[in-house]
Amino acid sequence: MIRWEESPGGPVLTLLDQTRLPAEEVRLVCADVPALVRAIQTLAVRGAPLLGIAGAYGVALAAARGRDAEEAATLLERSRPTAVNLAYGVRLAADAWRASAGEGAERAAGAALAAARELHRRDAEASSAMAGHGLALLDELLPGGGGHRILTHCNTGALVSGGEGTAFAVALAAHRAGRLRGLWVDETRPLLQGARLTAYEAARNGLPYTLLTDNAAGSLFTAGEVDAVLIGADRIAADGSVANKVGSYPLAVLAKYHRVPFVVVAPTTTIDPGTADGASIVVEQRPGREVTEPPGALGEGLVVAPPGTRAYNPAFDVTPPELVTAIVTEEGVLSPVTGDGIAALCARSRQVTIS
Ligand SMILES: CSC[C@H]1O[C@H](OP(=O)(O)O)[C@H](O)[C@@H]1O
Repeated sequence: MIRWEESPGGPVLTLLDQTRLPAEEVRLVCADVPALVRAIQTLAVRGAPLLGIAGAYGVALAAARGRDAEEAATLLERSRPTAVNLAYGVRLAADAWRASAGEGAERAAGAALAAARELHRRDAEASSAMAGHGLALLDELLPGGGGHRILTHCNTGALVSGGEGTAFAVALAAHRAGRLRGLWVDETRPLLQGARLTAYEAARNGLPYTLLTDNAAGSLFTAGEVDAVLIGADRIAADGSVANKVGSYPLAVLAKYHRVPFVVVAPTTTIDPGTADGASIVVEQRPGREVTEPPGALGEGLVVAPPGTRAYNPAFDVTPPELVTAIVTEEGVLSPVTGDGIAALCARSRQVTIS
């Protein structure tokens, strides 16, 4: 979903503009870091792992164009606060640039680009590994035949990844193995990542999916129609608390009450040893306009509230570890998500202390 391209005027980043989906497939061209920051802030490029990859390429772009890589790193890291992957990717490329700065500007820029490309490649590998671990976990948790009925929230497919995604990649693996009975897709208000993006990816991959409003999920649990919840993550704290798209926490409570597995699928770059617990996670507050004027078919807002209406619009919420059945990473499955297990995973995580 993001490409480094050489052009006559110098290198550029091109990326699929996710704000235009599903109506239009439009590629944005970012020739400088301010353009990439705008793309991140408007969610033209979004999703924790892809934000890390984009952040790393952003530092490389600044360096390749002779701009201040340190300033670029600061601007990119500040563009969205919750997904730790963004800071991780930016730091990775900036560290590579600094380590080679003494060898000249061109070699330093090349080192930053190499770091970004390596992160891109690693994320694709992680996506494939998580798909395998996640499907094996579902088969273990849900031994009955007939396939799995998975409910997912927001969007966690190839649009957020160097590969096929995180939670969505597990559903895709189940489908390919003939073990996906159905995918329930939460529309995910207010920006409708589920309706606009997960439905788009499910349709393109031929998955049996059904869209639902977020507030309809409870009745599905009551009807016994959900075998497992699969979601992504934007930051996993050292105590196992999980920050993810707003609406994830209510699903975790529903899953607990109805004894349905609630599974988080995230690469280890989403784990942040430097954030002690859920209360320490900075939850991005977004403009109320996104609630009062949700995106229409072509991105323009549909006014759904009286002018001047104030709206509460946290982009994420935090699920405590005791409501999480398991965390699936590229290294394997962690359950329970408390105690020594999360501590050991944090210690092994490639994540440098960001916070
Ligand atoms: C697996 S990363 C996808 C993750 O990112 C989404 O947030 P946003 O659309 O605001 O970038 C959401 O939390 C997804 O779970």
